[in-house]
Amino acid sequence: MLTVDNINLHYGAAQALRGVSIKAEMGKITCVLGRNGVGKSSLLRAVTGQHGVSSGTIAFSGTTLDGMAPFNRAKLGLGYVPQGREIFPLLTVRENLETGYAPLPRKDRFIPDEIFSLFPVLESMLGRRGGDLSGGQQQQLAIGRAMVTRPKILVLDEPTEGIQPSIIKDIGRAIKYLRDSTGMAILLVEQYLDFCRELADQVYIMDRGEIVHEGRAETLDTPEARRHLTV
Ligand SMILES: Nc1ncnc2c1ncn2[C@@H]1O[C@H](COP(=O)(O)OP(=O)(O)OP(=O)(O)O)[C@@H](O)[C@H]1O
Repeated sequence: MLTVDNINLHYGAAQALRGVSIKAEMGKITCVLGRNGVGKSSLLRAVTGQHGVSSGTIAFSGTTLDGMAPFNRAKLGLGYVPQGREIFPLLTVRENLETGYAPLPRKDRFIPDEIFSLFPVLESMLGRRGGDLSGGQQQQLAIGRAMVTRPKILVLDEPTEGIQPSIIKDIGRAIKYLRDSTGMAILLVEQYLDFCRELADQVYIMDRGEIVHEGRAETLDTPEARRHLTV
């Protein structure tokens, strides 16, 4: 389980996270919802180690991650699908997937077949450059690349952003499959309410750097929850 306990995060003098605490349990999909700029990506930057926290602690399966470099978090089993995908445009699809080998021991350096069962389009495009893929295909590639690292927890930053509805459905199915087949913990941040309601076991809503609501997915339909999500 991933536990984020009372973290604060600053960019210079500006505070982006205020006393944020969340839990992402194994075998569950945990969604953090919120409008633009409320601090969702900052939360994931803290979890993945891309930005330090000013105070508070983050732990995964009992190991504290404080001060641990992103590379070592990946070795521990933290897979990350960043906002905007960040695939390598000049590398082929295969080479992009192979970048996921970095934290793995030599014996595990292969591309698991299940990536191609989930996203057949990747197999048919193995030799194509990442930059030539559509936005939706790039999102599938970014999830595939994270799966290559054999994560115990998968962290996704707005996986539906700029993606057409049919591919959003595929991505939702893939996320559920990963939860059910591997029992991994999945933590995703989103603005898209329906996607979260459909997928999430547990939801949190963020507003202005704070967690303002927590509960099961059904609680998203309460007026109180809606108030924090409408612009
Ligand atoms: N590198 C940075 N330097 C200074 N301020 C930043 C930086 N990154 C983010 N911020 C600010 O921190 C706050 C939270 O940003 P963050 O990107 O975490 O929000 P978000 O909820 O992920 O938004 P979006 O949905 O637009 O990605 C915003 O006010 C943003 O302007």
